[in-house]
Amino acid sequence: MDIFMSSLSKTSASPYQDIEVEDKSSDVVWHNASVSHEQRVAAQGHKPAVLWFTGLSGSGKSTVANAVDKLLYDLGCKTYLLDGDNVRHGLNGDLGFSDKDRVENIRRIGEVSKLFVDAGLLVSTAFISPFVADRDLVRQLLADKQFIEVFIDTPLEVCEERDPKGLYKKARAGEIKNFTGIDSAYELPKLPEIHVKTAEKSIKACAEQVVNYLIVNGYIQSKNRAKKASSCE
Ligand SMILES: Nc1ncnc2c1ncn2[C@@H]1O[C@H](COP(=O)(O)OS(=O)(=O)O)[C@@H](OP(=O)(O)O)[C@H]1O
Ligand SMILES: Nc1ncnc2c1ncn2[C@@H]1O[C@H](COP(=O)(O)OP(=O)(O)O)[C@@H](O)[C@H]1O
Repeated sequence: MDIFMSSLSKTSASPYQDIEVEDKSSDVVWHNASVSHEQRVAAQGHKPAVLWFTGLSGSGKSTVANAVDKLLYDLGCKTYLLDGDNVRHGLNGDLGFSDKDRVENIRRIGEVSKLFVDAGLLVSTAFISPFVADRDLVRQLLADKQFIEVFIDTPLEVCEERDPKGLYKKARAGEIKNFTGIDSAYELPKLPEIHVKTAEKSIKACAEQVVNYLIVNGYIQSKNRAKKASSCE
């Protein structure tokens, strides 16, 4: 009974209370959850955060984010992967590639990421997210150290050479308008937490660079690594 009462008393307050948002629904009231954020985090055994992969199309965001997600999953972490192409099939299927739509795309993904972090997960997101202001807005949405900007830094020439979906060829031929790096801007990250140069190392090495950052900075605890070691025996 005591345990039940004490867990109920740690309710989860609104994480939006310090943030100014344009609120079009003034008659809604935040409902506190019975399970707190702290309780959810304690159940995971690692710290929650968003690994925000940003970079040009073809730079390697999806490939590296996927490899990182698999490494983390194998380490026993609770993870989720949000990928630009996939999210644009559903939640953001109404958005195109005008600057305005890209801003709204990133705003929604920021909010979704925040929910996953609240649930205690290590979330990897792979969106071009071309504008500094939008990436910074997501950073502000999250608590300190919960937003980790991962710059997938691959020269345009290399991305164009890779052209995994044939989109650069179409953009050069004028068949796709507003293509990032061709006729739509990409603003370089100013101070990313992790700077990955995919033209200089393997996919595996890129993914390990990201996971090492999480280990060195205390996001992943030794129990996760011990778990992996024993599962490999
Ligand atoms: N005009 C234009 N510019 C850039 N990219 C385009 C465009 N049209 C379609 N695509 C495909 O959409 C993927 C990018 O979606 P994102 O949601 O990541 O873009 S953004 O963050 O809103 O800028 C992108 O995926 P990635 O190649 O994985 O980056 C493309 O496959
Ligand atoms: N070191 C590397 N890191 C990531 N991708 C690489 C690397 N070397 C080659 N590639 C290739 O580059 C392409 C990147 O495509 P993708 O991951 O879809 O990029 P994005 O999600 O940024 O559009 C893939 O075909 C991948 O196999």
